[in-house]
Amino acid sequence: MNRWSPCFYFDVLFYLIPRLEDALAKFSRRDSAEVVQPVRTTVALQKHRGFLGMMPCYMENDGVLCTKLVCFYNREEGSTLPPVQATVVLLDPEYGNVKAVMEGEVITCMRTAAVSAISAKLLMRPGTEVLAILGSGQQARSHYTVFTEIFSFKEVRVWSRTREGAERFCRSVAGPVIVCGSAEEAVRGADAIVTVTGSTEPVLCGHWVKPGAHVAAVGACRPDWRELDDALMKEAVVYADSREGATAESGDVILSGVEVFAELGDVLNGTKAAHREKTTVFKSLGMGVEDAVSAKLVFDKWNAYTTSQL
Ligand SMILES: NC(=O)C1=CN([C@@H]2O[C@H](COP(=O)(O)OP(=O)(O)OC[C@H]3O[C@@H](n4cnc5c(N)ncnc54)[C@H](O)[C@@H]3O)[C@@H](O)[C@H]2O)C=CC1
Ligand SMILES: O=C(O)C1=NCCCC1
Repeated sequence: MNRWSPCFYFDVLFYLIPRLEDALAKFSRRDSAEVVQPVRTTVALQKHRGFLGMMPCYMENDGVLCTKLVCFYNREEGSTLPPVQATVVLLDPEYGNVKAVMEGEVITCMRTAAVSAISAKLLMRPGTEVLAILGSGQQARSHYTVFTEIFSFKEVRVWSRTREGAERFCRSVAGPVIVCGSAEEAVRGADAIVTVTGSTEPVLCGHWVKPGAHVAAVGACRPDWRELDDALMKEAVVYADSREGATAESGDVILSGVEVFAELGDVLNGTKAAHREKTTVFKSLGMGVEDAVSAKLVFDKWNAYTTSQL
């Protein structure tokens, strides 16, 4: 499957998003027959400014056993080494054998953007017009593509540390984007903001953010890393994919001292409110269950394709 083909995005929108919504809802019910997923185990790769994350998940009722191994790095500006590398392993839960080993970069990009889009579906105000993206890497590209497919923005803005990064981003996406000279310029007046940077310090300040805007905060997945400042964290109603994950791994949550109001799954289950009228932050850390349902989808499609060729 070509990652940039229209067919690929059709699959993301029409198959992956409903499966992810179902998985998030199941996860938040904390029923061990539905989802068993511990908080990610992380090993520091100190010499290389990186981390190895291990992300197992078992969905007993669905018969899905999966684990992702993901290495992610705090790369120097200008580094040509990959920021994130992942491998997804799908196993048979009864026999314990490996059914498939999948390259995990595309799954990671697409499921993360799809979950951010689910947060926006639930928490963004109706009639939103302006999307701002902070960061210009692979997550910025997948978020641009999924968000512009699902929502009708009149304007999309991007800010990156370097103008070349932002211009490269513009050339790599299939649609109009306005390059901004600062993060503040990008986010002033924006209705939806996506932060997808490798930053360890805040890049988004609360006093720039329009009241009622929705922020999907995807970077800063370590307890001492930040993307959002305290003002924004304290002003917003904070949602997460996993409450345990956010309180163990998110510097924005831990260092600001705020409470996670709800998981996205709680909103999908109808047990917590979607405060669309307020400024909202979705703190994304990434979960094994998202990789598990994505890998199952890829596996099922590959199976159906190979069977049809017999
Ligand atoms: N929540 C989740 O499920 C996932 C989160 N991530 C995280 O999302 C972030 C983006 O990932 P990718 O797009 O794959 O990385 P990437 O390296 O392709 O892009 C990172 C972007 O952040 C910018 N950046 C780096 N340091 C910065 C700083 N100090 N200030 C401002 N901008 C800075 C870079 O210039 C680049 O535009 C990373 O923090 C990564 O760990 C990645 C995968 C899943
Ligand atoms: O869920 C993931 O996959 C990742 N989360 C945070 C850092 C990079 C990968």
